[in-house]
Amino acid sequence: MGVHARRDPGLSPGQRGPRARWDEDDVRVRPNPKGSRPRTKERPAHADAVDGFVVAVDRGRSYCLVGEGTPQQRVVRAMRARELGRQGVVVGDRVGLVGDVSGTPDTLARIVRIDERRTALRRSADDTDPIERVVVANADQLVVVTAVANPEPRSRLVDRCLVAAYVSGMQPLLCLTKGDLRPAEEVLGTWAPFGLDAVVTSRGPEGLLGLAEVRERLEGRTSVLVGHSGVGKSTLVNALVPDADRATGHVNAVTGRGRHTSTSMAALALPGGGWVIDTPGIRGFGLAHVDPEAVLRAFPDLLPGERECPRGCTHDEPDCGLDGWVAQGRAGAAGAVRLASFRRLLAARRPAREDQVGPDEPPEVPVDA
Ligand SMILES: Nc1nc2c(ncn2[C@@H]2O[C@H](COP(=O)(O)OP(=O)(O)OP(=O)(O)O)[C@@H](O)[C@H]2O)c(=O)[nH]1
Ligand SMILES: [Zn+2]
Repeated sequence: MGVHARRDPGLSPGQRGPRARWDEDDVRVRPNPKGSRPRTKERPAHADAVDGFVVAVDRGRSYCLVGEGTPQQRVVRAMRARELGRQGVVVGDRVGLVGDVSGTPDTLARIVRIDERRTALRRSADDTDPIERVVVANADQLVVVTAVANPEPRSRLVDRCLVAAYVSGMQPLLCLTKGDLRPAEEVLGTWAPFGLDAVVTSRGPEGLLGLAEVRERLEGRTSVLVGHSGVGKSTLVNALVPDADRATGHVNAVTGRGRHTSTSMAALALPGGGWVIDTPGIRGFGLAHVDPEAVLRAFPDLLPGERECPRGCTHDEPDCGLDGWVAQGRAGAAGAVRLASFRRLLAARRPAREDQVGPDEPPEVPVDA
């Protein structure tokens, strides 16, 4: 199934990429102690269900794009059928809908199926919260937005985003903003050992420079944007999706919410195909429960060295076999740096004050004014 809607002349821009208000109450709690994949409930009784793509979730209502890319494309408001149990619907979910799927105002369809998620971005309220909450489903890429200056990059926070990307099955992309304030190379070195793809944007005389490079990475894929306040994420989203504000207004007209609430999450259709999901409501990821193993899988050069490890190795202990593996040169010339970087990510799983991002943080001192 195609994941992106091309510009459709039959629809207003708002209908292509609605953006709804999202807050913590909308996140369904589903304990998932095994960290297993969410279940898919395929009910033969609903063989007639139509497919939808969840573009926004607001107060228990999902806004689903139906007939994507066809003249019948529409946004259908829906609620979860009781038979789904406690399983929550999140932005990015592929669902099956029954009932009134006309998309006519004031109608409400029922979601009777949630397709198995290819990827699931999770977070918890804090690192000690044992309950995992999926916040975005099926995204391909996690775009970690950080400024080269003003505010100063928070490397630990970026590291945490990388862990979140690796364990959720999403490809990370580093997006450095405000490249006009300082050479991006000074910052890029911090993440060089991870072999990340990176793009740099800066303020130019006629808008953002580097936008074409960003677009190229986003085209035809679903990307989640994360970054703390002030890094220029809104500036970037508005440049990528010129009618983002109108899209926001559209969904708020449907949901009756004011448009200036502090948290919102929705998938916005990119003009060239693909989706961006902004995450203003997400202040961090709960990573304390992330298995070292899951992080190690992002380091294919180190992974085979695990054979030398004692059972249940945390990979951060004296007996860890990875040290020997690297010392023998089996992970290549960059082995030592890679191992240190891997351990840096392991350490970043642990909570720290720095992770309290969002409205509570002290204001940054403007240097670009
Ligand atoms: N110098 C410079 N400033 C920028 C650039 N991009 C954005 N800014 C400025 O940085 C400030 C923050 O930008 P926003 O886009 O509001 O940042 P945000 O990450 O969305 O922040 P919140 O809305 O607080 O989440 C604004 O004053 C922008 O004008 C850039 O490339 N260069
Ligand atoms: Zn080990």
